[in-house]
Amino acid sequence: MASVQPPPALLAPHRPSTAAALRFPSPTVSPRVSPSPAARPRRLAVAARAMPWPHVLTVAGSDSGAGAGIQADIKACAALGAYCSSVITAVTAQNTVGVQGVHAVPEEFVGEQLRSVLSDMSVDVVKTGMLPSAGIVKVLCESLRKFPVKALVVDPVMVSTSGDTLSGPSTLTTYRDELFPMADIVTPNIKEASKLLGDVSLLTISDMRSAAESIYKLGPKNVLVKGGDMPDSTDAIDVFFDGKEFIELRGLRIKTRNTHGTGCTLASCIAAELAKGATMLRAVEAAKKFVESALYHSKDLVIGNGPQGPFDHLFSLKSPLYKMGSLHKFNPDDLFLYAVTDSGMNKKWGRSIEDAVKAAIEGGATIVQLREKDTETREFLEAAKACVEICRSSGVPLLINDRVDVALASNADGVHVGQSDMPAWEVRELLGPGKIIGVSCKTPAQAEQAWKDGADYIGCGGVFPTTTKANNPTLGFEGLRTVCLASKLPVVAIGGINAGNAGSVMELGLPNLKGVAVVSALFNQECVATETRSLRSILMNACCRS
Ligand SMILES: Cc1ncc(COP(=O)(O)OP(=O)(O)O)c(N)n1
Ligand SMILES: Cc1nc(C(=O)O)sc1CCOP(=O)(O)O
Ligand SMILES: [Mg+2]
Repeated sequence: MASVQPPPALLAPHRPSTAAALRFPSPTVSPRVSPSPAARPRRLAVAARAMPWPHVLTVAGSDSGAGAGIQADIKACAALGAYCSSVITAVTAQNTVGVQGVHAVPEEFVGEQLRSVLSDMSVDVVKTGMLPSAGIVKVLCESLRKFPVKALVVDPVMVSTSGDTLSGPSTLTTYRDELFPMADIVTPNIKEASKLLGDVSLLTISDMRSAAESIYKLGPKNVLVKGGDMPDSTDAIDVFFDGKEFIELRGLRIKTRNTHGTGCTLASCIAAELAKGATMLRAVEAAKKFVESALYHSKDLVIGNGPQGPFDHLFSLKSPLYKMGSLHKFNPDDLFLYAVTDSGMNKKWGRSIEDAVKAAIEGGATIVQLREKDTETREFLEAAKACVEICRSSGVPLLINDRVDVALASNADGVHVGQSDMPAWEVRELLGPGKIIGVSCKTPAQAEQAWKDGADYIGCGGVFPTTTKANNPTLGFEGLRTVCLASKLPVVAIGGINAGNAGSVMELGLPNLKGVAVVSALFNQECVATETRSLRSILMNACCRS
């Protein structure tokens, strides 16, 4: 029987994730390249407690159209809160049609740029883009040995998204022999992976896994093969390989022409997240989510007349739908103990919605949903705004039941809808990819549709009879099992669940059954916090047993 473990986060105290495994010794005081006395700047007094500013150095080409290259790198890092210095390896004349010309920068001058930055600034992560010659690759490797950094992200840019070749065969050899063994992650797209492996054909996810494994053997610590341009792929699937396990990262495929620079941007976001202290997998996941959000927000913007437009890295500065604080990264483990409020029960026990939510969080609820079927919109919205603050300060996602308008206006983390509410794909259009969407499902077909519509999880029930939701069919364990086994999404069970039976639900050991959602077992009780604490303990024990 598959064992369902309580989410690790619930077992161990939260510790900020450490930086990626150090590839190079932590930055030492590098030998200073002494400028001429006249040019030597007066040493500025450094603040007693300098504020850390994560720093990425991009070593890449300039894209005159500003959709890719160092321009994309700098924008991406800025959007994620990292500083980005730049060493230019080539100047390209390009636009939304393609690449019209390339001038490589002499390798000696690339070396001089590298020395200027690395000898003066404390760079956390180096990210490489277009390296147009073997000589430039060698100069870079030499600089990295002389000025060690925490991590090296290599985006093996050989073919631009417009299909133009950006570096030749001799460079490939030097990439493979000298740069890859120094890399913490290499991020080829399908075309680049194919070129690196001698023009092998890569058509399926299985091909991508094999390619990732083969590229791993060339020396990098991690490989991410990006499947965005996989022929007729239904959604954007990338394959991550760390030498031990393969992880398929599935994302929304945004229908847009504005994809120029997605590769550079993904790698720069990984670099920025590593510079901020994320582990490699978390950095990759965050980077993928950022690119997805940027593409989604930019899909109707128009720059240029060609087939490959740029996208807006700084979308969060101008769209209320994308307030950075609301780009909650959905973690299925959050479904472990799902508190769903009920205004009637709160009124019966003389407590406000806010008090109910505070008590549930105090008792250990891992996600909260405001299900207020009888509350006037104005009152519901005010309560939602207050609860968003309460939940955000505790790191607990807050969803709104049914009411997409209230979710938008309160900047909640998402919405839960049923089969007769707004379809999930419409909700996704309104909320964007950074929000959490749950769908009530009672059949495998409904679960499949929820996945196709871009939902993040499904609620499945009623597992047991309930009076909280009128005329609700009871599925029982078999009905729950049938939907779980069919669902491609994480599942939370709901309906008549309480301290007496919650353990038996989790002991079914269904791999994607991530938790239980409860209403009356928490909110039709005198002390919400006590009931929540007790239920959480029962769930933890059940997960450990199963
Ligand atoms: C997690 C979870 N699952 C199911 C529901 C039910 O939502 P509700 O709006 O009460 O009913 P439907 O619209 O799904 O029929 C829920 N709120 N939360
Ligand atoms: C809100 C809801 N949705 C259900 C579904 O089957 O989709 S059952 C239900 C009510 C759950 O309340 P209690 O925990 O008090 O039984
Ligand atoms: Mg509903």
